[in-house]
Amino acid sequence: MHVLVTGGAGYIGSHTVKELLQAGYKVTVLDNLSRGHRAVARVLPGAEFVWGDIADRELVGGLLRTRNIRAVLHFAALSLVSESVAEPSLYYHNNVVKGLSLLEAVREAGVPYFIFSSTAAVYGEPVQVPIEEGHSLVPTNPYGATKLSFEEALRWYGVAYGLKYIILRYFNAAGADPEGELGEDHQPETHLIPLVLQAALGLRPKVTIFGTDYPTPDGTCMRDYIHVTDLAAAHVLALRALEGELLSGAYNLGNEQGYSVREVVEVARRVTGRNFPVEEGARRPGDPAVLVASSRRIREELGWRPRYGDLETIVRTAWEWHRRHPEGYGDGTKTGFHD
Ligand SMILES: NC(=O)c1ccc[n+]([C@@H]2O[C@H](COP(=O)([O-])OP(=O)(O)OC[C@H]3O[C@@H](n4cnc5c(N)ncnc54)[C@H](O)[C@@H]3O)[C@@H](O)[C@H]2O)c1
Ligand SMILES: O=c1ccn([C@@H]2O[C@H](COP(=O)(O)OP(=O)(O)O[C@H]3O[C@H](CO)[C@@H](O)[C@H](O)[C@H]3O)[C@@H](O)[C@H]2O)c(=O)[nH]1
Repeated sequence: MHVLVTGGAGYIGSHTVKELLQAGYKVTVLDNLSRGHRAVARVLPGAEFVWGDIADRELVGGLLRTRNIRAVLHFAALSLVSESVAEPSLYYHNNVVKGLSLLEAVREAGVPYFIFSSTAAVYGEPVQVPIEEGHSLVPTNPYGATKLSFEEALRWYGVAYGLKYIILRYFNAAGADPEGELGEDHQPETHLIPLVLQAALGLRPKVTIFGTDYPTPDGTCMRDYIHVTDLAAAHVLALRALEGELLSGAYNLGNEQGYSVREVVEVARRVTGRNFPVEEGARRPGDPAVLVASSRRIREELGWRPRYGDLETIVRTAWEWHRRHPEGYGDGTKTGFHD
């Protein structure tokens, strides 16, 4: 079976491409490299990489038809909460307008299956923790709102056109390929674990804790960190479930355990054996105090089991990659796969 992975040159998409290839799928990646890395194409030679935009109808339609694509895994998006608050128009355009263009191309080509990268941000401020899929959906920032809009479009495409889909709502993706081939390289980096590890490497002068007055045991925010390879594996399960005609639906993906920012810093100090300066700062606007998943549904219905569930393993795999690749993929120009 041939699948199209949008955003496959990015962090989670690239790890998923690796799992898909190992599971025997034929993979075409479509990425405009606005945030991704051309180096990924060299690391994963088993996949075909196409440099282009999800909204290029001619390109996408051509790929879907000529490759006889049966499933689209849609990772391509902008995904920074603070950027979305400052520039909602960017987010609505890329995640909703362009996303709907992709969905139209999928409908036109008659592709039967679709897997969508959604987020814990669709829930907003949790009313109940751990968060179950039936929790109210009241996003508190444009990023979460754009992801929810796309989820809703999928649902109605399912009803009207029979598209079978699975929505995966990731909590905090972290860690790196345990074989060391792929890792996290966002520019600018805003995620806690890579920032902490860059401080351990001396690439940053310090780590700032955003808020110490949250209603949590140590006053800092708690998050549910999930290893990127466990996320990737869930996509293969989701694909098989769709092929087996499981009903469409949404699934959380987290480890069901919250760690505070201070705990992440402590684990990083232990794993790296290095000390680094940490300062306490103001809250970052839009951050909920606690985000912890219930992943019961995906465990029960798809048989998902995390292999790298504990935080120490997550941080260790990330550390291995950052230590070996202090400059990330080192392809700052990002001018495309073809030059
Ligand atoms: N990282 C997390 O913790 C997290 C958590 C929840 C959900 N998600 C979702 O998972 C997906 C992947 O996240 P990530 O951290 O790997 O992000 P990423 O930025 O590393 O990857 C996204 C990729 O999509 C590409 N892209 C963006 N817009 C495009 C477009 N219009 N056309 C073609 N390619 C385009 C980028 O170049 C990039 O390679 C996103 O949809 C994100 O919203 C991420
Ligand atoms: O320098 C830093 C960076 C982060 N944090 C805190 O660390 C936690 C984790 O932050 P971060 O790694 O930026 O992730 P989130 O903001 O929780 O968002 C991630 O996880 C969400 C799902 O939970 C996804 O929707 C988003 O796309 C993804 O970026 C938060 O409490 C932050 O306030 C700090 O204290 N200092």
